[in-house]
Amino acid sequence: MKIAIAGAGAMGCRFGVKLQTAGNDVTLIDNWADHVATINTTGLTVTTDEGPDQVTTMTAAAPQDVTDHFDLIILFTKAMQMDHMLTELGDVLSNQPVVLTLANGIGNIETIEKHVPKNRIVAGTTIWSSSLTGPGHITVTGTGSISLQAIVPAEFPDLPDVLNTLNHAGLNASVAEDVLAAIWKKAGLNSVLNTYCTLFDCNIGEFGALPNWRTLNDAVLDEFQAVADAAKINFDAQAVTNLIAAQFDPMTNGGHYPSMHQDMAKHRPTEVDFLNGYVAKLGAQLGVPAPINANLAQQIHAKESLRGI
Ligand SMILES: NC(=O)C1=CN([C@@H]2O[C@H](COP(=O)(O)OP(=O)(O)OC[C@H]3O[C@@H](n4cnc5c(N)ncnc54)[C@H](OP(=O)(O)O)[C@@H]3O)[C@@H](O)[C@H]2O)C=CC1
Ligand SMILES: CC(C)(CO)C(=O)C(=O)O
Repeated sequence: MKIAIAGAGAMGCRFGVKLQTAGNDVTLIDNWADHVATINTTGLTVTTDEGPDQVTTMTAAAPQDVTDHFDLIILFTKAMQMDHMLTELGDVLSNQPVVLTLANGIGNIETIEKHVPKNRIVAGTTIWSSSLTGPGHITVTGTGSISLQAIVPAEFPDLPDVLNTLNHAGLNASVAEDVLAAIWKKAGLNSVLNTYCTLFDCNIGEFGALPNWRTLNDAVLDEFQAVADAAKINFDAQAVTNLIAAQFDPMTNGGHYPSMHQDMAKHRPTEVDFLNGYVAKLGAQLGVPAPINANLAQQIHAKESLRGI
């Protein structure tokens, strides 16, 4: 399959190298010039905790330099970069490729629908992880999975092809019965792990070792549950808590600093407004206060301000 990874940062590169190694024709698309140049000259370097670095020859390009058409475009920008990336892709979307988003946060589908017909959009979540170590270099640990679904399943016969392509690359993809529920489930996980790990400056395993992690977890997810109930979205706080606890293991994501922590460390804007902030804002609209999520979002913004972001 001819695949473009639009937003080839930490996650885009991890997915891109796995898909290319599995035999797909992959192009990494990104605006970070040094990153694109490094990949095209010396390859993509992947550091793991299982042996020497692996360097893979890959093709990378800036969005404005891409003229090819693709069967599948996987969007892995940050939530706030997605609209701009899709605008920059322009004619690359004219052959109506399948567009898959696995980015964190709530609201990404609405962004994509401004650029792509609903019956070509697949959305979902992933608990794979990755860190961008530098231009052309990612560091990866653990394993992960993907849960996805077409936005209009009845008008999307290609889902088996997408699933087979992802699973042939070892990405552990499965169909989500309710994609909005899957997105809220992941947003709940991120609104606990990403936000607290960023505020406490710890990795996921260190958060899980806190004696009061469950109290902190429940404070966020109880509000998620109330807002989701009011918005008639399927949400199960206990299931999210179980998924969070499963990340504490070093074999999954225990050693990982969540992407929000990485953004803060790199003095880059975070996605908190698509996570805790989104639920607090929706709760206010629905008359369901979510003061803890609202305050956590403000704490992250305060930390961003202190870092000049
Ligand atoms: N990292 C993780 O472990 C996980 C992340 N996610 C989600 O996946 C999505 C993508 O996240 P992730 O891959 O971590 O994002 P990254 O920050 O690694 O990359 C996203 C984009 O940010 C820009 N960028 C990043 N670093 C720099 C830099 N130093 N200089 C210039 N530009 C830079 C690049 O786009 P540009 O050049 O156009 O700015 C890049 O494509 C997000 O929604 C995230 O929440 C989901 C699961 C796990
Ligand atoms: C689940 C986790 C923490 C790692 O996949 C993530 O989504 C992130 O780092 O943003």
